[in-house]
Amino acid sequence: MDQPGPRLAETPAVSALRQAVRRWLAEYAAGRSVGVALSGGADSTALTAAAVAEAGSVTALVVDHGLQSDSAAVAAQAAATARELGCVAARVLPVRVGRAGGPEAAARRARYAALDAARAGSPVLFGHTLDDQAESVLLGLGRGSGPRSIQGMRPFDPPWGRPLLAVRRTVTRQACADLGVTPYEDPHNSAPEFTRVRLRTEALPLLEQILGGGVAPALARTATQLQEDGAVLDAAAVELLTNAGAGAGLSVAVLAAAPPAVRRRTVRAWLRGAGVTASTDRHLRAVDRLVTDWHGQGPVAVGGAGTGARLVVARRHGRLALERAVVS
Ligand SMILES: Nc1ncnc2c1ncn2[C@@H]1O[C@H](COP(=O)(O)OP(=O)(O)OP(=O)(O)O)[C@@H](O)[C@H]1O
Repeated sequence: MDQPGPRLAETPAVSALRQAVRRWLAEYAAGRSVGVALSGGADSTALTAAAVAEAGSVTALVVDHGLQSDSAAVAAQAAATARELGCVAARVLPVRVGRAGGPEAAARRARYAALDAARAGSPVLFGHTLDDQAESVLLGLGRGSGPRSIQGMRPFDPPWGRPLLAVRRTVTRQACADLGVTPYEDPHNSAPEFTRVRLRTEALPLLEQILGGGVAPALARTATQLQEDGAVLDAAAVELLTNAGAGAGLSVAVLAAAPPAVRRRTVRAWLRGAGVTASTDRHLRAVDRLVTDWHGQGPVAVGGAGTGARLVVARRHGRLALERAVVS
């Protein structure tokens, strides 16, 4: 069915959502079919309704993580709601969640892999809202996890789309009520053992109170500004990587002439290109000292390379070289 479902009431909340999705589609996916990652919660359910109204053809993709006894029933209900809302198809994707990196990271990995396998070339929309963005920024700031994490989520990180990053969570809940849909309330969303839940229910309200309101939009705005700044620095790093001659190791002289923010991004991009994805700020700063504070120091460890070996960056004849060092 290409037309909106019969229950799409035109209320202010529904209109706000439709407008957000319409803008996103016009910018990133005009005329394309889209998938919606549907958990059954308020955000992605409201998103599904708006997407059906605005996009030609919408497929709901519901991941069943199999972690709770009622997960299959929750997923089936979400898929049924998606069909009622007018999705051309609604698929439940059962996944097996591993353990590596902790339960949340493992579930996330399994979810994205399943969505990627099911999306059939289409972009997939997520229900992350302005409030989710604000929580991400606050978490990134508090953990000192660097500019990339404070930049929060981007509206389009192909193939993943987030049309609701400027929409408040209250609006998605209102839209569900307006549409007569009862979203699933995930008990994890109110469990205080999750850091995010405490940020949402304790830290942000306290900050709102102390700062006189407007904190979540301010955090989200900061993310957008940093994304714009970050894009410029990333582009400069791509250029520097080419100039420094990544293939045969990076030229120290070329790196040294660049500002530190660009230099560190360049080294990070170079390492990532070589498959080193776990380098931290501490690693990158130690590599940087091989460039700016050279006094013959030894190679710098930059991440694991399987059992019995580690990857290091060494300064050799005026170039940075990535080497495998055997651990004795
Ligand atoms: N099981 C799932 N299947 C498909 N998509 C999911 C699933 N869980 C989360 N998502 C997607 O990721 C987004 C963010 O998920 P998160 O767990 O942070 O929020 P949520 O409370 O589930 O949000 P929502 O209110 O949309 O359910 C959701 O809006 C949805 O698009």
